[in-house]
Amino acid sequence: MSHTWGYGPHDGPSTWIESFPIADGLRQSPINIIPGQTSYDPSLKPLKLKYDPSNAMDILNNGHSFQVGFLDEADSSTLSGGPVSGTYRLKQFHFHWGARDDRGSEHTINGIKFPAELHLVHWNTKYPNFGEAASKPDGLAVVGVFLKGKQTPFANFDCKTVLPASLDYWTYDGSLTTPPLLESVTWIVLKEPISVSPAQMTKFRSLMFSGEGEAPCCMQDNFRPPQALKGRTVRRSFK
Ligand SMILES: CCCCNCc1ccc(S(N)(=O)=O)cc1
Ligand SMILES: [Zn+2]
Repeated sequence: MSHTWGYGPHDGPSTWIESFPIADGLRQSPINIIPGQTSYDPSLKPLKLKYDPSNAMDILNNGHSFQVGFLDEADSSTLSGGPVSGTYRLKQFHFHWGARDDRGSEHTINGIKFPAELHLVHWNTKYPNFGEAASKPDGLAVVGVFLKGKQTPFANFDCKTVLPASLDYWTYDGSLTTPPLLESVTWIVLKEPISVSPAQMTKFRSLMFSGEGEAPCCMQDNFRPPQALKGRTVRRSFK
C-alpha cells in the first residue's frame, strides 16, 4: 500500500491516523514547550556535537521537505552527551517552515511558532543502521533548532556553523513528526534560535511539493502541529 501523506487539506496531519494509528500514541511529537512547566535536571550533560562537513553527501527534495544527507559509515559526525548515552551518528538534516513568518516551526514555545525549524537527525550506533534504529525507543536523537527572521547571510551547511552560540536545550521522549511517526526519538530542542534572512525564507517557500510535470504546488506549511504531552516530563539543561 503506497502511503501518500502530505500537508494538504486531504492528506495532512489530521488524516495521518488513518494509515498510522500511532499518531495518537503516548509519545508523539512535536509538542508545545511551556518553559515554566519544564524541570531543570542538573544530571543532564552538555551536548557534545561533532560534525565533519566532508560527510555531507547530497541534497534532496523528498516531497515533504529538502534534506541534506550525510555519510554515516563512521563516527565522524556524531552526537553524544546531553540526555543520551552512547554515540548517535548524523544521518540527515532538513527543515519545516511556513507560508508566512507567523508559522512554520513544529515545536512551539508558550504557543509561539517560529518561521522555521531545523532538524538534525541522528541514529544510535548500538543498532546496525538508521532503519533498525528508527524502530527502537532509544534509536534516534533529533536536535531541533528554531529559525527566526533577521537580515543575515545563511551559513553554509557546515552544521557546526549553523548552530547557535548556546547549546542549552529542552529534552523529552517523542516521535518522528512525519509518518511513520515512530516513537523512537529523544528530542533535544535548543533554547537559542539561529537567524535566517528573508531571502532564505523565500528560497524555502519557492521549493515544490509537486514533481516535474505535476500541477505546481509550493512546499509551504510542512509542519505537524503540537501533540498531547500525555503525562510526559520536559527536562531542561539550564537553570
Ligand atoms: C523508517 C523510515 C523513516 C523515514 N523518515 C525519516 C524521518 C526522519 C526524521 C523526521 S523528524 N521530522 O521527526 O525529524 C521524520 C522522518
Ligand atoms: Zn523534521
